[in-house]
This record gives sequence, C-alpha cells and structure tokens, in this order.
Amino acid sequence: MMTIHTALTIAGTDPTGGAGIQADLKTFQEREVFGMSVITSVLAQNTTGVKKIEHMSLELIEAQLQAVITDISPSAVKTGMIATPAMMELLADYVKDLNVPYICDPVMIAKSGDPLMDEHSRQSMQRTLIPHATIVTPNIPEAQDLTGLTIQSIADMERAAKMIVTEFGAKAAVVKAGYLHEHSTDVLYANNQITHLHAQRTNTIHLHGTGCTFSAAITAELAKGYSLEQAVSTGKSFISDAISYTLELGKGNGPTNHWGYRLKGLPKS
Ligand SMILES: Nc1ncnc2c1ncn2[C@@H]1O[C@H](COP(=O)(O)OP(=O)(O)O)[C@@H](O)[C@H]1O
Ligand SMILES: Cc1ncc(COP(=O)(O)O)c(N)n1
Repeated sequence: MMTIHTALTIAGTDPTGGAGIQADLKTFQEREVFGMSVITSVLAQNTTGVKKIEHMSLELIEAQLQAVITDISPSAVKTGMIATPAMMELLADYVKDLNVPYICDPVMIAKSGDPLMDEHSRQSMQRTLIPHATIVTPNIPEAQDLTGLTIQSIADMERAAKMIVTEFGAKAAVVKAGYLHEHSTDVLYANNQITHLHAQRTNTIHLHGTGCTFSAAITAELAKGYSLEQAVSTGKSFISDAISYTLELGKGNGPTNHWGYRLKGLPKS
C-alpha cells in the first residue's frame, strides 16, 4: 500500500491565500503531503497589510487539535503565528507529546510591519515552544529578537543559529537572509555543523508569505522522513522558485507562486 505522509500546521490565516495556514496547505499539497490545519487567529489581511485580528479561544484551539490528532496522526507538525503566551503553553504540551518532527516558525511581525505577536510573548516562545523544536526558522529581525545579537553578516547569522540550538535547546535552526538585501544565503546549524544555503536573489516586492512557505516546505520534507539537511535544501529550492516565478498579484506586496517549483526551466515573466 502507498504510504501517505501527513502534516499539520497550527497558525493564523490569510484570506488572500499568500501567507499563514493557506500558504502552508498549498505548499504541503505541492510537496504531495496531506495537509491539515488548526487555526489560532483569524486575520483580515491582504497584500497591503493587516486590517483586523481575532484570536481563537484556547478551548477552540484545543478542540481543533483534538479533532485532528484523535483521527489522523500527523507525520510532522509546524507552528506559525502563535500570538499569546497562553497559546504557546498549550501548544508546547501537544508538540512534545506528538513526538514527530516539529518546525517552529517564530512569526513576530508581517512584512507589512504589522505585529502578529504580543510584545510580551517573545520570551515565552523561547521557554515554551523552541526547546521542543526539531528546527526553528527565524528571519533576521526574529533571530535578533530571540538572541539579542545584532545580525549584519553571515558570521552573525551563524552565531544566532548556533545560539538558538546551544542555549535554547532546539535541535536545529535556519536563519533566513530575506531582510539582508544584498544576498539570499540562509544559514543552517544542525548536527553541530553550519551549512550555507545559496540562491539567486530575485529583485521583487512580491515576498508576502515567503517565511510561511519556506517552513511549510521543510515540514513536508521532514514528514516524508528526509534529514534536516535534505529538507532545508529542498525547502530553499522550493521558496526560490516560488519567488522567482512571481505572479504579480495584489495591490501591494504580492504572494509567491506555490507552483513555481513545477515551472523550473521555463522562462520567467
Ligand atoms: N528577494 C529574494 N530573492 C530570493 N530569495 C529570497 C528573497 N527574499 C527572501 N528570500 C528567501 O525566502 C526565504 C524566507 O526568508 P525571509 O523573507 O527572510 O522570511 P520571512 O518571510 O519570515 O521574513 C529565505 O530562504 C530567504 O533567503
Ligand atoms: C497569518 C500570518 N502568518 C504569518 C505571516 C507572515 O508573513 P510574511 O512572510 O509575509 O512575513 C502573515 N502575514 N500572516
């Protein structure tokens, strides 16, 4: 019988489909992993920014989790936007007990600059979710916030990735280069080793949901049983194509192309 790989995302929503739960599910589907989702916050957002946020109650989040895990067990689990310390406490117990690869995308602010997490949640993330993570996937501002380091170079990214593992207890960390502008070399620290993930930088404003998409692709590959190094390398390739085969949708900073990976080798518009 065919093995079906499954992945669960626990995150907030984006009705325009570029970020959050929607981006995660599209990515899982593209990677041929059966996607499932638990919604923590409903957002009215689009490519121009976040208009309104409503958090789900802890009871509803837990009821969603129970509904999924008592029926279909996920081969890997990912968290994205987790806005409050109470949600983090609840989820930490679940990700620990699930005992499958856990990908923690420490979402703090949207590219539009809108905050997606309470100010006082930042320390909670370190204490609750990060110690259980198979891999943490911060962008530069998130890595700075978590470690207290100033990150301006690849060497700084290496220091931050190592610190997330050695001081906060995650198994691995990949610090993403998006905010650095001069390159898109991400830095992975896993199994006591630094790896640089290079990709051509695309000159575009359409970067809404890049972090969600990248971490969802890593989740899908870990769900299939690939190693951390293989999963992050496929994730990097997937996000690079999603960015370079841009769709130019929306009135602001548009979404990436979740089927870009399938267009490899074809001319870009
Ligand atoms: N302009 C770009 N060209 C190519 N890759 C990019 C570009 N911007 C971001 N990336 C890549 O997209 C992924 C997500 O990074 P980033 O945008 O920093 O995350 P986030 O969405 O969490 O802020 C990383 O692999 C990063 O290197
Ligand atoms: C629900 C949700 N989760 C995460 C992001 C971050 O997206 P970006 O990669 O653009 O910073 C977002 N805009 N919305």
